[in-house]
Amino acid sequence: MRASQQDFENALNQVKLLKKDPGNEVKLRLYALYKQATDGPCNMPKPGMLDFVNKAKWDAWNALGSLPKETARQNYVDLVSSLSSSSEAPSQGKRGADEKARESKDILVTSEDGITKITFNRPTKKNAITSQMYRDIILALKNASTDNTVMAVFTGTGDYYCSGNDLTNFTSATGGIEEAASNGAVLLRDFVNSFIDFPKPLVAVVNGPAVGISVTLLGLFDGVFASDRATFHTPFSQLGQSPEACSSYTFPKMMGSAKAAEMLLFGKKLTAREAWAQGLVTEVFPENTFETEVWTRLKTYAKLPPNVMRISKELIRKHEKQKLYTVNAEKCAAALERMPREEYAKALRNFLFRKAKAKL
Ligand SMILES: CCCCCC/C=C/C(=O)SCCNC(=O)CCNC(=O)[C@H](O)C(C)(C)COP(=O)(O)OP(=O)(O)OC[C@H]1O[C@@H](n2cnc3c(N)ncnc32)[C@H](O)[C@@H]1OP(=O)(O)O
Repeated sequence: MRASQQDFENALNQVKLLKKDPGNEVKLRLYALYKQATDGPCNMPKPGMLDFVNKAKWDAWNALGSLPKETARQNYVDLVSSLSSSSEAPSQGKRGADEKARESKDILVTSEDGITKITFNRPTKKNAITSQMYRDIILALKNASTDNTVMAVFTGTGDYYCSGNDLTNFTSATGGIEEAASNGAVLLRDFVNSFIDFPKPLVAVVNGPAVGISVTLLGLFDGVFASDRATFHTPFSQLGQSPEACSSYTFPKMMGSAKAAEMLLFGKKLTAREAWAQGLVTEVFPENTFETEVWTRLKTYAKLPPNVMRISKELIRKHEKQKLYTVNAEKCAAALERMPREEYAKALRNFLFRKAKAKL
């Protein structure tokens, strides 16, 4: 799925119609993608240190390196489409949006001690993520990025952290598998982008087993505290899927390609300590003291100066952002192709009918 010249021109027009100013960072990204898509890699002389505006534009363009024109065009179209859909969201104002996020029963959002706590709250389904939960999380992160809390923390209710994507998400789609795949790809792209963009420290408190997308996302977190009961499992090949949430980029970078392949290609399940040894987990705590120790630690971190942490996070992330957007967009396009395939359908049938089979 490549954006055509016409898609690109439509996106250029759409930008002018945005109801909300997308902010300087996004405007710089749009500028850089536009220049890359039309002129190719940046070959202009670097503006002087004091020419702040042109230097910021040059930096953003130059950071795209040799990204092909077509990919830049596609990324521009994708970015504008995500901006348009968020600016078209019901204009209920910030308070309305907050209330909606807080009302969601499967995703709990609370704020205390400077921490926004986002809880997967569907324990009877091992906290599997439904389409609505993806949307609730996007909204919760959006609210948390501008409210007065200092950091956001994810955790799960019950014995699981999260069992990943709800495998029944697309089985009841009315418009056919192609349409479901296309909607799913857009939702997935927006969901993962909301983690890439989150400006404050983002921490996972992994209280139990984690599967699929709840594991791959951890590569975009700033801290991962795990109970020694937690496990980390990404059975993508078994499911006829390919790894998402930029893990095809973050995992090899973090643990080396051999260990990343063990998880992402062969579906090896890691214990908490193995995941710590691979750099996926910050620290492992004994189950019986896990909650007390971790939350005490997090409350201390939440007292650190918020602006410094934001700036430091920006410095850590800024050279990676374009790359992460690109990898995310590529994965979502791949997901679109995989979903209607027989391997995926077979894995789904096996899961859905496993209990029936077990009784035979
Ligand atoms: C917007 C689109 C985004 C696409 C993103 C791409 C993301 C990909 C992934 O996340 S891939 C990973 C998907 N997850 C899985 O493959 C895990 C599937 N579940 C299991 O293997 C097992 O349920 C288990 C190992 C997590 C737990 O096993 P067990 O302890 O034996 O419990 P049960 O199997 O009886 O589970 C209890 C209850 O929960 C339901 N359930 C669990 N996980 C899921 C799930 N991922 N999707 C849907 N439902 C799930 C399970 O069916 C049981 O329900 P029931 O009691 O039968 O009604």
